[in-house]
Amino acid sequence: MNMPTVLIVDDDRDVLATFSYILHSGGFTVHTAGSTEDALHCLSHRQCDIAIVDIHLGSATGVDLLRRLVTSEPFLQVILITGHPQVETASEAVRLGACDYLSKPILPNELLNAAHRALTRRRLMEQGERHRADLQAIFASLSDGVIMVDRTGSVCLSNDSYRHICGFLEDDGKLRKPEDRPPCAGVCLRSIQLSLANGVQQRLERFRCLRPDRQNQVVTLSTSPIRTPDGAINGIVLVLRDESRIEELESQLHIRRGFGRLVGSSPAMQLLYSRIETLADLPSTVLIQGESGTGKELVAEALHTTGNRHSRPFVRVNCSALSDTLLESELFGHVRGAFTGAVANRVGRFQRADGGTIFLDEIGDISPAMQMRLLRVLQEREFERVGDSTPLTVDVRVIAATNQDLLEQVRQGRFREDLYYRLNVVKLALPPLRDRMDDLEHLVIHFTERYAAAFSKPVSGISDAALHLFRSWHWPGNVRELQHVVEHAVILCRSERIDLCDLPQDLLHPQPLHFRPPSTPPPLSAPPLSIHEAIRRCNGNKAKAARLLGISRRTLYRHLEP
Ligand SMILES: Nc1ncnc2c1ncn2[C@@H]1O[C@H](COP(=O)(O)OP(=O)(O)OP(=O)(O)O)[C@@H](O)[C@H]1O
Repeated sequence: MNMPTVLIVDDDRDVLATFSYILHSGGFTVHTAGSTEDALHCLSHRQCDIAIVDIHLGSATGVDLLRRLVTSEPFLQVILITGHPQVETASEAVRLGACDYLSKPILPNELLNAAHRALTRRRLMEQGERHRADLQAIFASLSDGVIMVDRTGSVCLSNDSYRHICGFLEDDGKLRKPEDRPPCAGVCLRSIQLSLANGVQQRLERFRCLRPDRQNQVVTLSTSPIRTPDGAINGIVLVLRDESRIEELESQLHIRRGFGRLVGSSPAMQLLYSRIETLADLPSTVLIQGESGTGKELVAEALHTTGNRHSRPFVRVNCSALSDTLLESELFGHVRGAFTGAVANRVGRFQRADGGTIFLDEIGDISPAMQMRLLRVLQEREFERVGDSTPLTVDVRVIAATNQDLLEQVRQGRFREDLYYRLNVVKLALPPLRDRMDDLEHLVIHFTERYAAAFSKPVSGISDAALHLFRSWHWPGNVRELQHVVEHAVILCRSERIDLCDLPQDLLHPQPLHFRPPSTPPPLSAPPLSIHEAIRRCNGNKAKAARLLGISRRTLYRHLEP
């Protein structure tokens, strides 16, 4: 171990020689200086543990030197020596930063004892500083915010994470909030005050701290008192954890009650929402498959509105509603004179959707000729207007939807295999309502509120009996059917809650329809009787009958064909 080093500062050579001899004999390495300048010069070259300084140094004083050393050499232990104890008191010397004070004449033992006490003090200070630096390094490496206050509530230590979470600035070792910042909820401060007053440990789980510039910041806080060996409270440590991200992810995972215009919080819908998010920004073609009324159009719309094409057009085409010729001119446009009745040029939907999205609904219904034309657009992003041979190029994302089993259509030779694979780059299969009954009540409330507002009626809920009936119905028309039933019920409802008496007869007295449940596509060979039965029960309203059966109007008409 290195020998302790002492610097003796005195303008009296005899004193320097005597003190040197005593301290050297006591195991110290000794340096001497005859003036303030000599002392500063020596200290700038050598590391000294202690300085023994005479208070009279010719024209200067030992007190001046002491003042300079206290700031430039914080660990140096200064012992002041004086011949006039009545004037320069010990307390004054210590107040100025001296570690000890000796009056002449000084006995050898007295000098050695003072030097050893100073050495011990220095070792303790160094040790304390090491602990503080270690603690600071640990604090700095934590992602949790840590702040330590003394018993008066003044900050002794804080780390960057704390300043980051809290938004405080550090100023002369004190924390202060930025001038222009309005106050937060003040929970940290109150918790510190409470812990200081009562010595209690506290833990506050996930709360919004109302930091003005981060309204959604959610933190968990804990405080622990620091105690002296006799148990008195000496300060508080407060630890702050930023849980905003976890909170956000959890809320996405757990309570995503809807997405875009889609409503539902069942696991199947959660999966659907996250897949929509994944696909929204991609240019890839998406095929949405699901029974009638399951929300295919809403999904297509959500893919568009949450993606990077949202500011460009979303163009919907119902492929089953138009004859081949009309569909062709609708999709690709035509030039004047292209066919009888084409009195002017017409811009097609593909062109109108340029930069945006085209939604081809009921794609399973298009003719082989249209399948061929569509295939070319998907492959080459190029098409010609009807009656024109100039190719046009567009940047359009294609989303197609069908309630048919397209692969089965391919097997039966009704749908081109190459087109199927072009469309089916990514498939989103929508669950039928009967497979996500957890969402039923939520959907009922959603539609009740919507129609109550639309018809200015004070309806806001549903009776248990009506809800029970809803749960036992298999909803062949899915959400669309539910929506119409609720609309019907809100119109009839005379109280605040929908009850059995407000529901359509079909639901109250269900007759078994000899129709396949729509989880399999409605076959063309379905018994016509069941369709006629549906039409009869809908008082001849075919649109309603189609909804009741969970099929499109076009499909219903097809069944009615001789
Ligand atoms: N998850 C849902 N949340 C809220 N409304 C829904 C949901 N799914 C469907 N709907 C409603 O049901 C009706 C039918 O939805 P949509 O047209 O998107 O279904 P679809 O699957 O495209 O039907 P089709 O195959 O008959 O064209 C719409 O009025 C829509 O608002």
